[in-house]
Amino acid sequence: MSVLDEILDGVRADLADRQAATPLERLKEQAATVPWPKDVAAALRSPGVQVIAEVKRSSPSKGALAAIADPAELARDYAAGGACLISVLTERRRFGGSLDDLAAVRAAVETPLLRKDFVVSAYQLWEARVHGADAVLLIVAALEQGALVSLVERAESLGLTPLVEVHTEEEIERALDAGATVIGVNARDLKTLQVDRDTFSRLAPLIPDDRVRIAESGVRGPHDLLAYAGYGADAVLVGESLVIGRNPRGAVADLVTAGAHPALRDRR
Ligand SMILES: O=C(O)c1ccccc1NCC(=O)[C@H](O)[C@H](O)COP(=O)(O)O
Repeated sequence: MSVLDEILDGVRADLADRQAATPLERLKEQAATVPWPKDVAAALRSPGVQVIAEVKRSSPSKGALAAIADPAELARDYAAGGACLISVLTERRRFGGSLDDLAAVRAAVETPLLRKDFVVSAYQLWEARVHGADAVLLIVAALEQGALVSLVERAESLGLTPLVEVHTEEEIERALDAGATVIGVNARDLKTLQVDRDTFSRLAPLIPDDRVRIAESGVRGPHDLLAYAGYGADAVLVGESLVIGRNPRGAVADLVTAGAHPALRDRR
């Protein structure tokens, strides 16, 4: 069984518990009281290379990364540094996240938020809405094509921007067939956990120019952002290097400054 399969088993078990505790109808009532999500695709299409900063306590590849006692405080630092989108990992067993983290971050910042989890059911989209997300991650490798298509449509109908994550040529075809407009190329193979930064340069040319291209994982600093920019990234998604450092606000600001370089501003 791959790491991804193990994660998905745990996600389904936790999801069943939450569904038993809170009926979907209740979530729908709560969602009606929450503001409509922000236009994340438009924000990601801003000139230059945008920075998506992640709230990430631990990971299957590295174990514990940072305690993050107050995710809201970290999110305020990310927002002050200029992050365009804040990714909040809500998976509990392997990443130490929760929907409470997402709600706490929502209450703290105006920056658009991504619910980063292993979405397998529309129920999780409603949860994302209720807890203040503007976007949700959909991982192609975790979903049958029918489920991917239906989750992309359902997310959009709820006002959530689906960030559709791929790692291979075939997954790009599936993402495009599903109508994805925001596509993340993960340098990390979720089955082996190996990070290969060349994945983006190989796959990005297969993504049409009218889609948003995001380079995910393995960004250690501005030099990696600039390398991804050279291959056409509109944004980079960064977790580990921000949470393990002493100055997350400064680290985000350094990335934002690199992404705003005049040479990168008018590429679209
Ligand atoms: O990070 C992991 O080890 C991991 C393992 C299995 C599935 C997903 C995983 N991470 C999710 C991500 O894609 C990253 O959190 C995100 O791209 C940021 O990556 P990084 O900057 O390398 O922390």
